Amino acid sequence: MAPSLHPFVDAGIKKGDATKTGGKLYCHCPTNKVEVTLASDVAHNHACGCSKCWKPEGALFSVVGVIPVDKLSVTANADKLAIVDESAAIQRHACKECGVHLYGRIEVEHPFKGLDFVHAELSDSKGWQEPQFAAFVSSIIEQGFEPSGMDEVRAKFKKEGLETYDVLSPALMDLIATHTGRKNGKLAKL
Ligand SMILES: N[C@@H](CCC(=O)N[C@@H](CS)C(=O)NCC(=O)O)C(=O)O
Ligand SMILES: [Zn+2]
Ligand SMILES: [Zn+2]
Repeated sequence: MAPSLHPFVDAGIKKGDATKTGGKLYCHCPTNKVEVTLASDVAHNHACGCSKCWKPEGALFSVVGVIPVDKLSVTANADKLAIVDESAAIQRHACKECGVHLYGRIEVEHPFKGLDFVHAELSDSKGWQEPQFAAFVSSIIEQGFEPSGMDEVRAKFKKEGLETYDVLSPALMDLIATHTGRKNGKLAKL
């Protein structure tokens, strides 16, 4: 059987609703769920194969997108959240009981500072931007995936219309490099 990339990808990518204006995310606890309210759709939504992003049970990839920090608020049971790894650039706030990551925030100087990382699948509503590409694909090998299966994984993404990258997409790599170029003075400052 083909490996499960992520339920959103395996079942065929469903296009998002361009008029989506947000919704709520919930952790997996049966009661006293942590609730996060998003005041807009997510952007740059993508599959991520890295070892740090939260993945649903049995999936090889996470699906993660970004949203401006001022569009995100924790609206219930915030006391159940804890930071997974304080030393990571992205401070992932997870539910201490069920382990689900509710949001990742960057507190240090970083190209993506000002954006929070969220998993739209935690929402009870539909229409969120669909995954646009697959990132950190080769990283699944570090987590035990057999390298000989990589062609099949990449082919499966491509069949669903998602380009695969071993870091981020060219558009995001350009954003990061632009930030670096402005900071080091090689590019004109804004
Ligand atoms: N190969 C590494 C890649 C980790 C990585 O660089 N992840 C990216 C994509 S989420 C990142 O930006 N990480 C920053 C962070 O986790 O703080 C792994 O799988 O752990
Ligand atoms: Zn929970
Ligand atoms: Zn990741």
